[in-house]
Amino acid sequence: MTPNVDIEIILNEYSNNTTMKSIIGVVQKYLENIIVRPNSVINIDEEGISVLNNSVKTIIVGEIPNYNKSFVDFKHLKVNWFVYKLDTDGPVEQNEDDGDDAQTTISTQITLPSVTLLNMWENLYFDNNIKQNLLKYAETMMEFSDKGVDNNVISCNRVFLLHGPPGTGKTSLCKALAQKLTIRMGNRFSSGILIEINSHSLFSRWFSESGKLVNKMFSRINDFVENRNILVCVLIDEVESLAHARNQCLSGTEPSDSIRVVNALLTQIDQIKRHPNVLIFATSNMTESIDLAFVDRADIKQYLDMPSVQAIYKVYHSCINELIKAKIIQDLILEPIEHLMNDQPHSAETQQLLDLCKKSLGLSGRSLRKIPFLAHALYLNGSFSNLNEFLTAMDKAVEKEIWERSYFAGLKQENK
Ligand SMILES: Nc1ncnc2c1ncn2[C@@H]1O[C@H](COP(=O)(O)OP(=O)(O)OP(=O)(O)O)[C@@H](O)[C@H]1O
Repeated sequence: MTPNVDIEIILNEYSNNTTMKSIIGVVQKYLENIIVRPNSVINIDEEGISVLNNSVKTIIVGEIPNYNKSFVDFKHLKVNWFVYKLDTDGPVEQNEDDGDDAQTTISTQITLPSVTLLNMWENLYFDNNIKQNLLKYAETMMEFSDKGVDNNVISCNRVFLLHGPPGTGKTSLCKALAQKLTIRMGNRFSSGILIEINSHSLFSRWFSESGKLVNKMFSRINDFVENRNILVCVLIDEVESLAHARNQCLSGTEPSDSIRVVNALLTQIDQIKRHPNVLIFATSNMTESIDLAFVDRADIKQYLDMPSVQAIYKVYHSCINELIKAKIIQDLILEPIEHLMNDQPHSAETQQLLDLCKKSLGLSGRSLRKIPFLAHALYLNGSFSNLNEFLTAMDKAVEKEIWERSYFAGLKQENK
């Protein structure tokens, strides 16, 4: 079977529909004449490529599973093209009066594909094809409902639960997945919307009002759901706060209103997930305390662990490339991780980075992305350094981060 590669062409805001149709041929010709790496982003704006500059902003080349070449060989690959424009409006908050003359945000909406989520998918690194599998699950769900597969025969709830330790990319992955799906299903949906429910603020105050708020919020969501040309993705972050609210009620520390709020939310979810254009994502970093009623509703329960050495390497590699681009680090090529996996000869700096990755095992993705910043701020004097100096500074920043983590873990233990 011929392997596939997905290539996304992101058009400039002012490109018209004629450009959409004619651009693929022009981009294909351009790409065939340069070296294109799988899982890479080409920013046309920055590169100043005159043939594409007027209409194309960015080209995103997807991963190619089980592919052993380091460049995209167009002669032996089937290309799936996706041409689109990004929404530039950014998030819109839904605020409600909290009774103390202040406003609380109960949900946030983003129109998809959004400029705020550009490259998020490409910058998340997990092992075991987690991203590809989630994409396939979601595409299968949509295909089954489009083809009218009976839900009573083949059960499919359209609910994803991503759980795991803090800072492992759960929220980012849900958002990036919603964006990717909108792009992949561009022939089925004209656009998408991501509605992020702030469950924490919904359950933390004035429970007697919250039941009404849940219903109000969902009546807005239903307005979107009715338009079958829009893919509606609902994200419930920190879903464990549902269980927390219910348990507090059972132990008598909160009024029984809280249980009504949890039930109102679950009922509303049950109603909207019947629609063929809806997907529900939930995240939790406390797996053991997620409400079982919610766990039961999830078709896909994906655990996201702390990054492996390979994933850490990719995170650091992307950070270093960014700083090379910004002329903060001297331009020097670091071999990709695939090169190291095949035991090929590599530079001293690449080995230094690999050792640093091994030392960083146990840090979350969130901590890893802070390391280059800490290295530059705390352990370097000038504004420009060579790669070796920078990696040495990163090493010190990793030691500091590990020390701080064990210090706070110790405090937590003492307070138990
Ligand atoms: N596997 C990963 N690869 C690359 N970046 C990652 C990874 N995991 C986390 N990050 C980065 O860490 C930051 C935090 O991620 P995010 O908020 O999605 O984590 P989370 O699991 O939802 O955290 P929390 O449970 O605390 O809400 C983001 O900037 C994200 O890009």
